[in-house]
Amino acid sequence: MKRSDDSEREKRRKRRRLLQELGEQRIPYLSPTDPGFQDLWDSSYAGLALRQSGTLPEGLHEKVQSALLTLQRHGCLLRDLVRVRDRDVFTAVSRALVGQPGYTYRYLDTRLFTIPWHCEGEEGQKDEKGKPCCDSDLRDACKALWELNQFFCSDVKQQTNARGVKRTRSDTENSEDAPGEGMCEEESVKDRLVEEKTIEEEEEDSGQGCSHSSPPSSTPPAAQASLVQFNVTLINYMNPAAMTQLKEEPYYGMGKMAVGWHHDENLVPLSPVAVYSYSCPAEPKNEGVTEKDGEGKSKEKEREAKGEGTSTEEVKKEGEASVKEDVEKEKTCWRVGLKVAWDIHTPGLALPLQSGDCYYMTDDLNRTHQHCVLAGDTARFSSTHRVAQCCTGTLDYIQKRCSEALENLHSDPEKNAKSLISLLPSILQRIEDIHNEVEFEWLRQYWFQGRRYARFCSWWTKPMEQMEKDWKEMERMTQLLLVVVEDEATAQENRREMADVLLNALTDRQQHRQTWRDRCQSSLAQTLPPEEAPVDRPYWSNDDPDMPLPFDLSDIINRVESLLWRM
Ligand SMILES: O=C(O)CCC(=O)C(=O)O
Ligand SMILES: [Fe+2]
Repeated sequence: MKRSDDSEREKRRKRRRLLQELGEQRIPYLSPTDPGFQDLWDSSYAGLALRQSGTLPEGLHEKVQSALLTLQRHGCLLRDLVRVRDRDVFTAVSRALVGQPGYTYRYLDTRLFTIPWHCEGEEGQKDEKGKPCCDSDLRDACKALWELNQFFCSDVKQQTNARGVKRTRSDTENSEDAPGEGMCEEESVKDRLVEEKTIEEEEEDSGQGCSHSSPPSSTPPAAQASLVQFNVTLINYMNPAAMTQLKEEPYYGMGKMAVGWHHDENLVPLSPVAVYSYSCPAEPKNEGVTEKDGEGKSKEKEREAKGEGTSTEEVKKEGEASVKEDVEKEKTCWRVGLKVAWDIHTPGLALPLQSGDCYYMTDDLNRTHQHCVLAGDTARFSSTHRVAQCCTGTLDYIQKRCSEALENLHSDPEKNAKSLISLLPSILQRIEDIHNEVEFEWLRQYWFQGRRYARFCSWWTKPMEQMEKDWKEMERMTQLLLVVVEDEATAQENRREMADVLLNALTDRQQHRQTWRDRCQSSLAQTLPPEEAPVDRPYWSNDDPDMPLPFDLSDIINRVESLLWRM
């Protein structure tokens, strides 16, 4: 779960050194009004593609924008209390995950659970009383996002195919020419690094170990593209007027960041990301968590809104001063910023996004580059469609794991007794791993996010109840293992091996329980309203007769430890 402290310290040190070296200087970055912008895009940001608002299918904007406002109105968009470098932080943006029923998306030690989208013609899940999991306008909203998703699935494929052809051509050109301006030189890659770790910073390898699901690297881009199946969208929302403090972009001077520099994590390697950007002119009602009200900013906004009438052409004629003005005006617009990772020579790129514009990050752009979101003046939503690495992230997966563990439990209804079927250390190990996985990757993740899910959608309620029951059976299994380990009659050699397995599992469990307790009790967690506040669940008092083992495992850990010493 945690990154190694050493590599953390090392990264922090490098970052400090680099910022020191940069001093007051800034690395250049280009916007559309700068000469060389298109060349830089083609040479160093080729995996980025823009689809302008006007080229989307009829009617899609209206559906999607109203869907985003619906999510907002229902209070689905919330700031996540994530972990960055062992610290708790709220994301500046409010978020919700919409996607395939039963899917989750894990980022910054936080597992988000989907509000399910239901496909065309599909009714959606109902509970035993025949009640659907969400109310009808939320369901319609999710369906609209699914339609957008369908559009992206086919459109990103075409984009990548088209570029695949173009790139083959320019690769040949490049092999004959010296690398153009802005191309990254080998040396800079080795010697320099700019790895800003902000709220969003993520490990490229999220430790989920799902490499088998990545397409083989020899697969040509076009063939990979035909497999694109976005399975979730992470919705973002932020109203800059309601935020007291947004960080300045530190390397290029790009302006205020809504989302800091990061790679998207937990994606199938080389899979694309498609983003729909919606800047809303009027403030939507029913804001989520805000830091302060935005009254003071409205005058400024009015002024800038008027300025938007000037066309780029006119500005150019007015010479230098106006170019400056133009740059300032660009900053009133929401932008996505991109930079090459580990490189301070290639200029950065800032791409302004008009409301309704979409952009795609394809090929290995997400791996080789980092991106950030630069706040404009208005409130803004984005819907970010991804191919989440889901081999260990679906309800189906974890339910199968639970069944696998419980297969080792034998119940004798006549004697009302339970026992473990196999005592093979490798099997016991697997079961204790599953026990920890279901407790820390699912139950505690779910409850940490408070009662937020159940408030607007009941899809996860029943499965989480069942999972908790299964987990409780696993508590029973650990207790049965403890009995065997402490039984003098158990053969010595097996006992030692079993005690080892048990001790490792319990030590991990104890440590993770403490981490979750700390996260639940952090001062930031205390600021949340009751319905959003983290719940430390499962939690029980150590003498709860209903529970096979105490919550606090320290006594048992001591017992097993001293038993191992005596062996
Ligand atoms: O809002 C955007 O344009 C992108 C947001 C983003 O980078 C993310 O959610 O990972
Ligand atoms: Fe991102």
